Amino acid sequence: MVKILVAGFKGRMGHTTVEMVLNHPGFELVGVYDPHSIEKNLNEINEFSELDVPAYHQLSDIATGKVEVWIDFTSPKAVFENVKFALEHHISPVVGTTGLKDEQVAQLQRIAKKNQVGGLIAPNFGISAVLLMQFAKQAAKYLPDVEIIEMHHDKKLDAPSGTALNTAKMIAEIRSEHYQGNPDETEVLPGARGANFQGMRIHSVRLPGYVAHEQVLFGGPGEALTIRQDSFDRSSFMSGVAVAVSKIGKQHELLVGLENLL
Ligand SMILES: NC(=O)c1ccc[n+]([C@@H]2O[C@H](COP(=O)([O-])OP(=O)(O)OC[C@H]3O[C@@H](n4cnc5c(N)ncnc54)[C@H](O)[C@@H]3O)[C@@H](O)[C@H]2O)c1
Ligand SMILES: O=C(O)C1=N[C@H](C(=O)O)CCC1
Repeated sequence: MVKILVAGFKGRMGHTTVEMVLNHPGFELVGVYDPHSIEKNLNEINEFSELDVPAYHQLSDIATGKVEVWIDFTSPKAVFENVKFALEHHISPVVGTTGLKDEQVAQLQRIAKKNQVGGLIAPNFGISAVLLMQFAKQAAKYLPDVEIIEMHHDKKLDAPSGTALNTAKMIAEIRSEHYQGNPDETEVLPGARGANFQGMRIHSVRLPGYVAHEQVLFGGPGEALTIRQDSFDRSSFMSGVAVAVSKIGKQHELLVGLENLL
């Protein structure tokens, strides 16, 4: 049984992940963590009243010897310290939380290497999103003028989404940086052209009713291509999380992108 701690256990993703872990025959939930929670045990929450799982509020209280995998669905402000703690205590992080800066990822990869601990940072655990990013990178070889529109629920903290940023980074690996649009254009309203990543524009929509969606738009002479993925429910991420948890024990570095484990 893989012994798992879920950080962010009361959040939208954390709660879904707790349910997945509890229902997975190969996983054991050995702890949950959230410094903002008041529960001392998960059984203080009605739907989990039959369980006996410690709920930690401080990193120093966590019985790290009992934890093999740290699943993190917290916040952009919290994730770096959480993952650093996990790696330094030889716990393999499976990180869904977005908003880490490139230098933070590089620093965590150095810590992972020093401690010989495997882990994964995945901006999106949904297979439709993983495929979208792969297809977009391929398409950009032939249609290098790209704009990304990501649409999420209106409670999301970071913009653009980690998935959109990762899509742009993957495209940038094969697309030479160049400006898109009229070089003399002006934004009558600041921000009208969206965020700029090496000349690619990224637009973030935040609306109730949405969960997680992304369109990648390509334009070329006389034609266009749109690739779209939709996550209608947070269950869409769970098979990817389960695959990562099952495979991470064999890794000895901090990987970025679920495709590395598929
Ligand atoms: N990779 C993916 O497939 C994927 C999918 C969905 C969401 N996400 C990302 O997951 C993150 C969480 O999303 P959400 O919608 O569940 O957010 P949420 O706000 O519903 O949940 C976050 C939870 O983390 C808790 N928290 C805050 N600081 C903490 C800390 N230091 N340690 C432990 N817990 C802490 C909060 O109290 C909250 O309950 C976001 O960064 C989001 O972008 C990733
Ligand atoms: O709900 C969110 O927040 C999501 N965040 C990730 C991102 O920022 O790309 C993945 C999709 C859902």
